[in-house]
Amino acid sequence: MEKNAKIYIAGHRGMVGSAIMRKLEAEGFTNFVTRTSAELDLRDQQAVALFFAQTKPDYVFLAAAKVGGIVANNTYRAEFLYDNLQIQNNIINSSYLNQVKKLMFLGSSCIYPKLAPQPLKEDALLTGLLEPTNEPYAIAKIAGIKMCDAYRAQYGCDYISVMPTNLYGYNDNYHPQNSHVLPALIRRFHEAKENGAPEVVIWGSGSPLREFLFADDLAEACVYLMQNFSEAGFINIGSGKEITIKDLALLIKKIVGYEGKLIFDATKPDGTPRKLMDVSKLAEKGWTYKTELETGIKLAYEDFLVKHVER
Ligand SMILES: NC(=O)C1=CN([C@@H]2O[C@H](COP(=O)(O)OP(=O)(O)OC[C@H]3O[C@@H](n4cnc5c(N)ncnc54)[C@H](OP(=O)(O)O)[C@@H]3O)[C@@H](O)[C@H]2O)C=CC1
Ligand SMILES: C[C@H]1O[C@H](OP(=O)(O)OP(=O)(O)OC[C@H]2O[C@@H](n3cnc4c(=O)[nH]c(N)nc43)[C@H](O)[C@@H]2O)[C@@H](O)[C@@H](O)C1=O
Repeated sequence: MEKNAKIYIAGHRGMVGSAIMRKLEAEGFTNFVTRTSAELDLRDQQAVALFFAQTKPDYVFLAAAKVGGIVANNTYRAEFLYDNLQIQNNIINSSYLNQVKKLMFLGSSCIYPKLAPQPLKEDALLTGLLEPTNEPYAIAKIAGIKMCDAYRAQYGCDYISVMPTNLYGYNDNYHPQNSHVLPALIRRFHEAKENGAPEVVIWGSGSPLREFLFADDLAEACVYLMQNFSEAGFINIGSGKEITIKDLALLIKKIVGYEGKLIFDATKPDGTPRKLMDVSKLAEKGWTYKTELETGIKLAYEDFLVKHVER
């Protein structure tokens, strides 16, 4: 990417989009195109077509999506399917029609089959049944990857896909029900500490294993791969390290400084039992993660305190 290239970051206010923008700015890129969802609803085909025709970006990072944790995915099943298909279809097709030089689409580790062999290799996609709680989201994301591949095969478009693991970091969503586990627990432990609550509820059994990557590390990988990866298919982005939800809860408890008990709510879903990325393809391309989980959670907690807690 040329330093003065026009770069459209779809979803630039989100956790991932804002991290990608910070990384690009740090590398000296200056020519950004951005729109909030209030300014441009990416589900609207005509509006997106007009936006691309008027702005003519050179490069596109597609980091806008309907995103949420296990309960949000399971509750808003229609929106997770419809919104995500609309957003990615509109952006990918408009990019083709307006000669975008390169586009990056973001998948997610939860779109692998629920019981795929671990660690998850790229060739495990579409080899088995999906996790039911996020099947609509997964179907949309799989369609996005296949759309990039189809536009590459038929039209020669340099559209690539990446497969991030579970993420956390600055500008995360701290909604009590709709967020992912890591921000949800930062908030719940913080509020329990402030209120002197004797116990904190953790959803599910605590036994599922998850891998977490700091969003600024993900952004660094995305910017790197945009400049060093041009293939059909996709590439996993993760740390290659995993932790049980129980141990994650104990780590967040320690960082927040909460001293009460944990209780586990078996009425809430566990989801996929294990989701660990095989990151050997990424390592071969020359990238590895930097931020250890404890360091990253401390940074995320500081960001939460600044943005979500009135002092
Ligand atoms: N968070 C995670 O753990 C993971 C995320 N990913 C992927 O990374 C990408 C970004 O996720 P993340 O940053 O966490 O999500 P966020 O919810 O933080 O950000 C999503 C962004 O999408 C924009 N958006 C959503 N709907 C619309 C719409 N209809 N029109 C225009 N803009 C819209 C929002 O814009 P606005 O702020 O203006 O409303 C928002 O900034 C997604 O593709 C997601 O699937 C992949 C793996 C894990
Ligand atoms: C990134 C990925 O995120 C989603 O999948 P998930 O990995 O299951 O994500 P999660 O963060 O919501 O939960 C992880 C685990 O943690 C447990 N858990 C405990 N207590 C809370 C809690 O308070 N909130 C949440 N959300 N989970 C909790 C929870 O029960 C589960 O066992 C996908 O739907 C999919 O959309 C996707 O892309």
